[in-house]
Amino acid sequence: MSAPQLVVHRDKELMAQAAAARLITKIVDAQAARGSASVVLTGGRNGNGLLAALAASPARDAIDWSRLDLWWGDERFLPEGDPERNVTQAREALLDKVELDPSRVHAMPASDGPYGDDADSAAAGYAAELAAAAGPEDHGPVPTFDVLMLGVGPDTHVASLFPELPAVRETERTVVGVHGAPKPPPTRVSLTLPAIRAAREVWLLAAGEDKAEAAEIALSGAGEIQAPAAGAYGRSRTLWLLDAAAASKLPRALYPPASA
Ligand SMILES: O=C(O)[C@H](O)[C@@H](O)[C@H](O)[C@H](O)COP(=O)(O)O
Repeated sequence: MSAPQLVVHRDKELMAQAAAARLITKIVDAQAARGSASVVLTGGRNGNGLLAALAASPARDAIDWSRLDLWWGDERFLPEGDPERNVTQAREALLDKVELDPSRVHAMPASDGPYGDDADSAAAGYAAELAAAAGPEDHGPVPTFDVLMLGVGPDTHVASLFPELPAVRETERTVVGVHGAPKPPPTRVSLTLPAIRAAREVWLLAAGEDKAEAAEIALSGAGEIQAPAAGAYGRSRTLWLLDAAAASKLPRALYPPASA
């Protein structure tokens, strides 16, 4: 496991714009190298801020949107079209503005979908979809994602893996149902740490004063059960993208010079 890299930007807006530019380049390079790219999206303000910045980027259509596989790190287990669902918010921010191949957009099941209101069955269904997309060159029953993005919660949660709850302790399954989540809604579907760790690169997004303590805890040696963000790392890269406010409590040795 490589040590996490940190990039600190002046403020939330610059972090979103710079992260969007970084993602465009990563996708373009993956498509040039392998003919397609695979990205895992995250919900929340930072995740959606990045998608909105990408939608507004002049370089946006350097991406061949028809050769991009999109997955989700987690989903609020609500009916299709609910404004609180991560996929609904991603569609508004970006997906409805670009020409994606619908068969390559892998939304997590809704609570009124084929699995009904059973989040655990929905999780098993998504795990099966991931396994079906995995190839012999992949590491386990998930495709090798080029980039897996995770917003970081103020309690250091990532995806819907909350401190001390059962989902963060999962070591076998790739997707689980989450019940009693402290962040509403209480019922969710989430990738687990083993699935997250199959990604080539994991990018953790943390902007705002309310993330400063979480960044400090997760980057100062806390265990993954108490601080799930500390357990989120990629096979070849783990990158924390912060703004100065979220980085303000980091030990000086960890805190690289902020960008201009
Ligand atoms: O379903 C969700 O709520 C998200 O996937 C969640 O993991 C989010 O990324 C963090 O809670 C950070 O959210 P903010 O960026 O809004 O603080």
